[in-house]
Amino acid sequence: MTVKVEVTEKTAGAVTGKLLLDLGFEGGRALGEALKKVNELGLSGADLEAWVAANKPAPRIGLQQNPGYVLNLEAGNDAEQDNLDKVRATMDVLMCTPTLRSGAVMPDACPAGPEGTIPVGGVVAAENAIHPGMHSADICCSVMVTEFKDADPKAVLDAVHKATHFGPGGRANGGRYSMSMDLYDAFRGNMFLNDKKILRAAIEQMGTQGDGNHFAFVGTSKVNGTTCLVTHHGSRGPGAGLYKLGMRVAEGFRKQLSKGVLKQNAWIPYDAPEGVAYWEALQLIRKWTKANHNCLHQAAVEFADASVKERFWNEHNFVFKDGDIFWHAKGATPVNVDFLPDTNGVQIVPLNMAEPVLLIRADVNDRNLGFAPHGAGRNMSRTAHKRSMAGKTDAEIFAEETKAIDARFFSGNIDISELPSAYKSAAEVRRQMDRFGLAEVVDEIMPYGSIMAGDWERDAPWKVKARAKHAARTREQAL
Ligand SMILES: Nc1nc2c(ncn2[C@@H]2O[C@H](COP(=O)(O)O)[C@@H](O)[C@H]2O)c(=O)[nH]1
Ligand SMILES: [Mn+2]
Repeated sequence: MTVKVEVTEKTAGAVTGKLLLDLGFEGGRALGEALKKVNELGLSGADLEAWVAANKPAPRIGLQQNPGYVLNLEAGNDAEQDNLDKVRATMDVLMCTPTLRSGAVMPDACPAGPEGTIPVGGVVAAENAIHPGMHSADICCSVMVTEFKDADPKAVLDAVHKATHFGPGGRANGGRYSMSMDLYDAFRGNMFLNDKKILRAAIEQMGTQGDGNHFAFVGTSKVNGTTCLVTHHGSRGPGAGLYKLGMRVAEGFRKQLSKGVLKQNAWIPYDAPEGVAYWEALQLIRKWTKANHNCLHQAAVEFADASVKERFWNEHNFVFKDGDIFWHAKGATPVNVDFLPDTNGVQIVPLNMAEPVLLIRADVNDRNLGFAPHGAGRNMSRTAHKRSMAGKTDAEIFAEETKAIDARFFSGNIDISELPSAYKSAAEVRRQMDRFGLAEVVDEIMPYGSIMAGDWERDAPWKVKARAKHAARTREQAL
């Protein structure tokens, strides 16, 4: 409905918020500022109307009708059906975000956050927009493979065990891998990355893998028997810092530009200076992450006194640009060579520590939209998985699930939520990858052994203190 507003000389010097709203202004900070300005200028009549027409902010963009997406996910049992229902529900809400043009769900998908949040295993294409919440907090989580010319798997696993660092934080002075000074300078030249905490983490965390499901895996190629090292981790503190700043800037734009868009789906317009700077920051974080994998691989090569046949790498939490379309992958492997500037044509998909790491290849098609699964994914939360294993000790579960491999936890503490039973059926994910024509498996790295962080928090000072307090209270109650 258009409201005809009478702007008379009588309103001069006494313009009200209501009058500006009637003239087409929307509520919010801009209205307050405009009100002050027009009263300062003493505008009225045609002058006021002309000022408002020239200065009123563009109307905020509301939600759109879900444009549809490709669902490459099937359920074979109740747990899978429950997971599928939740993934569909969250995608249906997510796709109403007005920037989104298309999307896809991979067979390893699982929900990650409140309804409307992009699931793990989700891919969406946004027009002229970068959504920090859609590439995940672990920006550029990725996998690197080094194929050795001639090396013993145990020697390589021992070498990477010596070379790597798992757990929180970074490395102490004297035990660090160096970061390229060119890259450091480029960080300083970027409005997002020129941040004390990010710069410090970039120096201290080079050569660290963090925790959760990050790993160093060693196995042998099914095709030619060579030993391969596979590492999985993301951009650590520098990426987490960028994500936080990106979400803050996106939130400012969300309030200014949109109506009804969920907080987690806020975006930075690429045609704003912040959008270009954020895109450049993502590329620098990508370089840092690649260097972080690379220094560990190179150190392992040297400790094992071995030589390299080939090394390749791909990210699976990232944003890929195609003109003004930004493809966001949150746990999806890019297979479109246009998105892979340094590919050898093969991408890497891990499943779990006791299963082969798949080497895949694919052309872009209507179902994969240029992406493939990035793993097996989970059907239940870590807590639900722990609950489902009640009745057995951690040591029993570990012995049962890792009997065929050399599985190690860097912290020395077992984390059962990272054992194979915590993940979806690898066979089922492979079957669905094939059934939906997402990618073809060209080789498999057969598992020899694996290192993960393990439950490092168990020995953290606050946990030790809490346990001691609990034990003292139990003793007191027993008296
Ligand atoms: N080969 C191994 N694969 C593993 C291990 N732990 C987890 N995984 C798989 O990796 C993906 C990646 O998950 P992300 O969302 O954190 O990137 C996950 O879905 C699992 O299938 C392992 O120890 N070894
Ligand atoms: Mn990952």
